[in-house]
Amino acid sequence: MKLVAHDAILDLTHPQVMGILNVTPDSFSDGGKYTALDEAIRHAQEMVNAGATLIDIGGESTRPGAADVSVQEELDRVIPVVEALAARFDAWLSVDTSKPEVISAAAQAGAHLINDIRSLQEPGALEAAAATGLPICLMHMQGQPKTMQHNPHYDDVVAEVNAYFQQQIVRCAEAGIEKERLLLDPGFGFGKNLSHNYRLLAHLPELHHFGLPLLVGMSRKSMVGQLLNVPPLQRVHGSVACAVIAAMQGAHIIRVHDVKATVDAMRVVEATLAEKE
Ligand SMILES: Cn1cnc2c(O)nc(N)nc21
Repeated sequence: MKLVAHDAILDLTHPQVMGILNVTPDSFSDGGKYTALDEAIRHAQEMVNAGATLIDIGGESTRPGAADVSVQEELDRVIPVVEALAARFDAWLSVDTSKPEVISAAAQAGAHLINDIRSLQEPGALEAAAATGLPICLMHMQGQPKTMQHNPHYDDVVAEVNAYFQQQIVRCAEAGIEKERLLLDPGFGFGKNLSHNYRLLAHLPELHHFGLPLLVGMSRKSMVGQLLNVPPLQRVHGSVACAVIAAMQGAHIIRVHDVKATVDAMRVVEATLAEKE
């Protein structure tokens, strides 16, 4: 399995680590440290050196209760970083956005992957993403960031996430986005309680039937924090455990803050999976 964007190919026959680059003043665990362009470049360099093969650039914090960001503000935060990183690194650049203007500008600036937590539901986003020709990550979310954690409920969270992906794949096909461009992400922490999150993690293999790459993001999230009762910066060990469990079950891209720890763990996963053949 692989992804193609521009003239780049991302090999997904072994788990890839996506480093998180928040260029927002209020991201939940490292907000405000990397708003300056030179800081963003330095952090990206650090994550690439540690083995990240994708960098996820986000200009709008998506943590529960996050403030809204204007189109212009998000463009001003994100596009200069995409341009700067595209000029410096071979790593795949993913842009975490829901806005059609940012989707289009990011593709023009050299982004390889559109990462939309709202699965192209904003007006114009589907058409903008279709026009880029880029791979697109569709993520499941119940509700909206402001309210999604108030009281999430499912009859069967795995079945409902599966049904959601089926619907979104059809919707994308009708917009001219062929299935081969899609990645799927169960959206840990996006309208899920602790049990929902671990049920999705435990049943991750039930999402492989689409034949599409799976992207997962559990790094420093409350599904770790609620078990360990520690603040985000002390959730590395739990986050790496989540990454290992996901990768051992076939997840292709792991979205993390702590790249070096996760890359080391993925090498152990790869050595183990190689002996399963
Ligand atoms: C932006 N963002 C925050 N958490 C995420 C997750 O779990 N998956 C994806 N695709 N993006 C995320």
